[in-house]
Amino acid sequence: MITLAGLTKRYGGTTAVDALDLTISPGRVTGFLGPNGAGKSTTMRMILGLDRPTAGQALVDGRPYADWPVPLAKVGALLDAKALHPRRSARNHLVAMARSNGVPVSRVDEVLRIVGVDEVGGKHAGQFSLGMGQRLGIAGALLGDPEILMFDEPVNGLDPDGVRWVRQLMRSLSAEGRTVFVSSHLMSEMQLTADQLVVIGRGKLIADAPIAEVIAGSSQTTVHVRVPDAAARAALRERLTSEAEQVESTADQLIVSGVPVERVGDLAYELGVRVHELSTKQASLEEAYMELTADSVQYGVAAEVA
Ligand SMILES: Nc1ncnc2c1ncn2[C@@H]1O[C@H](COP(=O)(O)OP(=O)(O)OP(=O)(O)O)[C@@H](O)[C@H]1O
Repeated sequence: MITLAGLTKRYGGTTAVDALDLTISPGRVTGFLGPNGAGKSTTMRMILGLDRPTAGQALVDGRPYADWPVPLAKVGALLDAKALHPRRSARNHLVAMARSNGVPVSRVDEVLRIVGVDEVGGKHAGQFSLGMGQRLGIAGALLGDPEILMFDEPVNGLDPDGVRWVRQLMRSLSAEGRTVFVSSHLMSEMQLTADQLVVIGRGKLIADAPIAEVIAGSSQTTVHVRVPDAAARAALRERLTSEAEQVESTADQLIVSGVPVERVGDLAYELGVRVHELSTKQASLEEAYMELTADSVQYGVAAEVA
């Protein structure tokens, strides 16, 4: 478990991370989302003790990361896949990492096999493609067989097969009861991978909720109710207006946002309105995310190109 309490980081006049209070629990994949510059990498760096908080603290199972006797066996992380010695072979890179971190060297071939780079383990890291570098970075994260894993943009540069592999790896690590904390800008991928979402903007917490809740809370999640009779449709519309965020009327149906489908069904029943169809159209995670972060985007682009 990772616990952040009032975690704050300032760089001169910039507040990169602003009083974050958060618990990242085991047994699930927690997606860490936010616009560019929101403070995701800085938060991860502070959890690993690579950056010192200006205020507050980040604890790993109740202690600072560096206070664990074998930190690599507590938290494995992929923060920057390019941080490799270019002339060292993949295997030697991991052997050096194992030796300096108190991890048995026998684990190296095991993790190379897990990430699928065992056949090219002798190749220099500098000759690796972006995707192979990512896999090697993931191998490093798995080296200490840690209970907690943190990945900053792990699918960067991976081909579709690799993206799927990372998704399955994270799902299986969390199914084993580990804590998996992963940042990504790929919403479609996060929708398939994460159970819980933490969204930050300008260093502040915007949302911490199960993914289904984040999507259900979007105004783009709508209930569609098809009522053939015009008078009945108008009556239902009037009744819904007081509860809904928005009710739109089309040829033979109402499109309702901000009211759960069960409630729409109950109201139709109460009014004796005959319904031919009652369904929910879920927002995509991307739509929900855009809504949540609309006010926090620092590096936006003009909507139209002249
Ligand atoms: N070493 C540093 N010195 C000064 N400012 C920094 C430093 N590291 C990060 N920042 C600033 O802190 C803020 C948060 O940056 P951070 O890299 O944590 O965001 P991020 O959410 O990981 O962004 P991205 O999605 O682009 O990777 C940004 O405004 C960034 O410019």
